[in-house]
Formats: sequence, C-alpha cells, structure tokens
Amino acid sequence: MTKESFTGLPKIKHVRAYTVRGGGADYHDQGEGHWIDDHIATPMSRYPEYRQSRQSFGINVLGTLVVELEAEDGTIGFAVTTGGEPACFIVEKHLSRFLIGRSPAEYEKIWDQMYFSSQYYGRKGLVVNAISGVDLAIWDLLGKLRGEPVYHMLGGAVRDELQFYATGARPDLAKEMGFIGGKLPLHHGPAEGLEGLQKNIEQLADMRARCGDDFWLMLDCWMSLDLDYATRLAHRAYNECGLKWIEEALSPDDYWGYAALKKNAPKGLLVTTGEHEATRWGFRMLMDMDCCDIIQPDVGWCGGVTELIKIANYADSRGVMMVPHGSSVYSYHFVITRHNSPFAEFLMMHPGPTEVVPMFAPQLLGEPVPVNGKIRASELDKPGFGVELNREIALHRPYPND
Ligand SMILES: C[C@H](O)[C@H](O)[C@@H](O)[C@@H](O)C(=O)O
Ligand SMILES: [Mg+2]
Repeated sequence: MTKESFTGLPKIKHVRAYTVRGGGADYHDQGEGHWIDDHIATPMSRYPEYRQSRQSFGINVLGTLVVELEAEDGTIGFAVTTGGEPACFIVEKHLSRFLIGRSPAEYEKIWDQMYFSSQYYGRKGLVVNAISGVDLAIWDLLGKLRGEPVYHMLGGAVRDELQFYATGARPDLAKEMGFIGGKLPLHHGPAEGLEGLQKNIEQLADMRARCGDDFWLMLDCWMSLDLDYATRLAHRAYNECGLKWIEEALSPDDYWGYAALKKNAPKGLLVTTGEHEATRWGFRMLMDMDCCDIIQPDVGWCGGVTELIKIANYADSRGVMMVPHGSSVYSYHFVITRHNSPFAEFLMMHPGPTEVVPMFAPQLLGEPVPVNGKIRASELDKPGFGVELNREIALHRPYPND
C-alpha cells in the first residue's frame, strides 16, 4: 500500500484575542467576601492601606486573556490565561505575525520567534503570559485537528489518575473531600511583627488540630516575607505544626535568599517556589542555585506547554519535582505524563471554600473537577485540552487585527 505523502495540517487563518472579567483564568478577580481576598500577606502588606485586600492594590487589574486561533478549515483552538487588555494588544499587534499562515505543528519555531521578537520588552510577566496563551491555544488547535488529547501528544499517561492537594482557607474540609493535602494562604507578613508571626502559627496549629497529624499542610506566602522572617516561620511551622512545605516565601528575584532559606530550613521541610518565574532560563537559575525542592511553574505564565517541556525535563534530570501552579486542564494534561509530577494543585474557587467548583469557572465548558481528590486520566480523553470556550461570557476584543 503506498503511503500518502503528508500534506500538512490546515494553516492558522485568524488570530483573535479577547479579554473578560470575573474569575476564570484571572482567578483573583472575584467578588466580595471570597477567601482569596481576605487579609492575605503580600509584598504590599508593608502598606496598611493595602493589607486587607489584594484587589485594593490591583491583583486583579489585568483580567483574563482569551486567545482563539482559527484554522483554514474552520477548526478553532483556544486557551485562557491572565493578561487582559494589554495582553490582547501583544497578541494581535505583535505575536499574530508569527501565526497567520503557519501550521500549528510548527510550535517550536513559532515559540522561538514569539519569545525572541519580544525579548527586548518581555522575558517574564505579562509578555510571557501572552506567549503562553498563544502556545496553549496552538496545542489545543493541534489536538483538535489531530483528534488527540494534549496528554497523548506529550507521550501519554504514566499513571491512571491525577491526585490533588487543595489550595484554600479550609484544609479541614479539603481533607473530607478526599484531597491529599491543604495549602493555606499566609495572613500576616513582617510588617505585623512577632504578633503577626504568632497569629500565623496559631492559625496553622488550629488547622493541624482539625486535620490530624498525617494530612499535608502547606503555607503559601505569596512573595511576602524577608529571609529572617521566612526562616523563623519555617522552623516554628515545621516543629510545632508539621508543615510540609513553605511556598513562595520571598521575592521571585531573590534567588540568593531562596538558596539561603533552603539551606537553613529544618530538615524535612520542603521549600517551593516558581509560579511567578518564567522560561527555561528562569527555572534553570532556581535549580542551579539550589533554591527549592519543588518548582511550581504556571503553564499559562511560564511560556506554555512548549516551554514547560524544557523546564520539566531539566527538573527531571536534576531529580527536582515539578508540580505546576494551579492552571486547570492546562496543567492536568502535562502532570499526567510526568513521573516527576506526582500530584497537582487544585485551587478552591468557591468563596468559602465549602465545595469543589471548576477552577476557571465560568470560562471553560466541560472543565473536569476532582472527585474524592482525583481525576481519572480517561476524563482527559477529548481532543486538545478537552474544553470549549463558554461563549455566554462577555468577551471583548479590544485590538481586532482582521
Ligand atoms: C492562595 C495564594 O495566595 C494565591 O492566591 C494562589 O493563587 C497561588 O499562590 C497558589 O499557589 O495557588
Ligand atoms: Mg502559590
């Protein structure tokens, strides 16, 4: 039988970038009274006026970026991430020139051109969020054209199911829901002194008493601490409350501080970071300087799937665990294919949180949620990332290019 010569996939014909408000990929963009905006310690906590609410200093100023790629045959791939209107500008006015007329199978060359053409003003943050959104949409389109789930294209599942820890204010409820652990936000930073440190420990001790000794408890410090405070907190939280890991204690730029924290942390406590780091080069710095035990890239912020492959493989070669920051299906399809990603994060987006709701609700139709703290690999068996854009939401296209 003669093998038909491969004529290639339909080319990308349209690139559209939308912004939308109200939760979803910009999951900090929530209404009043949500646990995720309740006196959580941040680098801005040194200013009392910005201590109660992260929205007060603008954590939700961007909103969600929706990237939509339409191929010549009408097939659509899309993805959502954090980026809002400025990211729409970058996608439509800059990155689209590397996409129109190109095959989605050329994701390596497209990534290289998007990154190096914007390196003079990008490299991390918003620009790499935009690149990540485009890259995720390319992988979604590729899967929809090939009729394959992204995890199949990444080499297939290495286990039958994903297991999750839950991030939110109620690890005690997360335990009842079947999660393997609970990650609490830290509420008090150095500006609130030893009194604040004592409150942090009391809150953690209360949760330890509710959850028992074997349930994983972690603290998410969201870049809010200095090295001295982080070291004190690490020792007290580990010795008094059996903390499993201390997350993102310092500024993402303080590689030296992380190396010192990891060196001085109590043996047995894990130091983790990376959700605000980007690209293979940023994560190489974290690993080469021995900054942490677990890297936590967000696939919607670090460069997308094409870059996360490079980051994860370097981590694997160094025996470093890679547990992505909660990014819904975009991380599930990756984690299920990697031995050095033994579990995943589930961000509890219910305001309490007293129940499990889809992480990026209301933006993704068909978004899977953990049941008893797990998602079976077979639930991912739909083309691309297996979700569709909810077109009932108020999509706004600020910089239409065509
Ligand atoms: C709960 C934390 O304060 C952040 O809001 C969270 O998004 C992030 O740091 C995480 O690891 O989930
Ligand atoms: Mg975090």
